[in-house]
Amino acid sequence: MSFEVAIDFLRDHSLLHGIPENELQIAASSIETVSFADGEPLLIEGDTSDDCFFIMSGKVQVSSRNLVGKTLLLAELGSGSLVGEMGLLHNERRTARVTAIGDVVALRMEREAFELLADRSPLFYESILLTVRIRMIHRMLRSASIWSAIPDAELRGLAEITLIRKVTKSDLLVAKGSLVDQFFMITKGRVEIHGSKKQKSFLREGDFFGETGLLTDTSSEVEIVASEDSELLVMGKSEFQYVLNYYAPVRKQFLEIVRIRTPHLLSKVALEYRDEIIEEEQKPVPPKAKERWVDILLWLGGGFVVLSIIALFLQSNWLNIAALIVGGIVGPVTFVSFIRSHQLLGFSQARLGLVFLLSAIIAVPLAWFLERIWLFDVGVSHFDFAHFRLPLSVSVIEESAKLLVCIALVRTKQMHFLMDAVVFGAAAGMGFAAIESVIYGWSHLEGASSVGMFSVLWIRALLSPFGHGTWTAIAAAAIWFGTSASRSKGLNKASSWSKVWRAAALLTLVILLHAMWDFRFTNGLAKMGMMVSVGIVGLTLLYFLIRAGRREELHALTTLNPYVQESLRFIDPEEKAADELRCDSCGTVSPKETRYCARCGHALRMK
Ligand SMILES: Nc1ncnc2c1ncn2[C@@H]1O[C@@H]2COP(=O)(O)O[C@H]2[C@H]1O
Repeated sequence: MSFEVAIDFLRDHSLLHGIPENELQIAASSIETVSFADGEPLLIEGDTSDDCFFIMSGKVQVSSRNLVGKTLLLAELGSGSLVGEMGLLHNERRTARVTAIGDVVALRMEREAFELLADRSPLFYESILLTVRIRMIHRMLRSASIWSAIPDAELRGLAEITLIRKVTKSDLLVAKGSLVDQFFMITKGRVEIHGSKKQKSFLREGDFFGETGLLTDTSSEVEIVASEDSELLVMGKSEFQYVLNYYAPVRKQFLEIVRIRTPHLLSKVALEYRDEIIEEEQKPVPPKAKERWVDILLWLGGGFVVLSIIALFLQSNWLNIAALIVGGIVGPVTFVSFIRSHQLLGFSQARLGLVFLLSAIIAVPLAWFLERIWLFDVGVSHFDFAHFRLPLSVSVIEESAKLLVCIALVRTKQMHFLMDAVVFGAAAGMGFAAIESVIYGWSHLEGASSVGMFSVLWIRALLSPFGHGTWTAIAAAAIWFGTSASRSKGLNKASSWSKVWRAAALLTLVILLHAMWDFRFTNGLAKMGMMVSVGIVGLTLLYFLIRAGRREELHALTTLNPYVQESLRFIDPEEKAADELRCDSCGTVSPKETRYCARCGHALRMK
């Protein structure tokens, strides 16, 4: 393309009106015409900025990656548009990737020529300043994605009325007891929240605050201070309310945030938003469970088989003990991992392992001690389980011991979802079952019968899903219903009473199941029939609890992270969405592409 065509293009460009001809000539002399084929990048996000491009013909896609690494469409721009100006103006790296859609011809302008034009034309400079500001805020609003349900044109409108506020370390942003009438989103830096009881938590890029006051008209219960130099986007109360009134998905997102962060204020949410609080009967399809438990079963089960064979063959005591330990945990660990694989918002495996282990070393001795002092006279070696009173008392003691450990380790506040209770309950129950198996197996070893030990271990491994893990998972779910009833009391009395009933019924059922399992029938067939029935009832109940628990997690997850269809033509080749995302604030592991943690409401980020 000739120099004349380039200068004609610049002369006709609306941004450059009024620039003297000789200066346009100087700028045009350093301009080159460049062509790009479909899919070729003009600019790459994160690169250093030395030039900008005027699009002469064709279209470009502007995209960026959000906090969790996913490509977002920011804009599609056509001929006449200028790209690359943000990096030049702010002397920063490229904020987005710009890719050619079809064949594109553009004028490439170096930094010096751009600065010359900006210097000579106040119109050019002012309009670039304005565009850059709106593009920058628009990009921040898009990548924080709490606004992802708002159509792009509206979001650009919002970007125009959103303010950027820079704050310095130690600045007081919200005073305790004050009425907050703005909504804040953090784009850089970190702020600190001081709650009651000296609790402290942090908010970082992508996090927001101020919504509680705006939604509930209550004064702030916390103090918020900048803990480093930070940058915030600030939106006024009326703009925030406008967005909530017009966009139901955004309204639901913020109600979910109130439910997570300040459940005691849910009943104070302004009346116009109330209808959304009533829990809808929605049935989203849960994603498929991860199959990690199969690997665990294969490794531990395989290890147990191999160890059993070698131990029997070599008659080695040490190998017997190793086989005893592996045989004791194979069923329980696989079971817990199976239940955990159905959880969408899990805590770390280490936490679960701790509950398992401590239940084994605390709940078993505790139950044993209580059984000795309350039920059996010291020295009596034969316990008559044929009277229902005894298995019933054993059941009450053992279930209480397991639940106590579970509750002591996992505060009920952390049992946010029904699935938390089910998983932690299963771990506490299975820690108990594992140590019981080891003790039973050991008693056979002491009697010098390794075959007896292996039989006990095999039978207990096969029966393990029917027993302790299932019972304690159900009992922990009962505790969860009981505590969540008190949380929802202010909102819906009927539902809170139904939860109390559910809790009582589940606890009674668990105690009966456990007692019937232990009951000694004189008839072998009757015993077997009872064990099968107890197993079937327990597992069926557990199945329904898991189903309800997954649905609840999925509801929270999808409400806070509404699905958005990105109509991207090109995915950033550097996109690398993590398989799972761990929340910096509460440690919850969320499925990939989740943007906000459904347990604490904090923004998730790629590591
Ligand atoms: N939100 C946005 N809307 C339109 N264009 C944008 C947006 N954000 C960034 N860009 C453009 O993409 C370019 C990437 O490189 P720069 O940051 O230099 O300049 C950027 C802008 O020209």
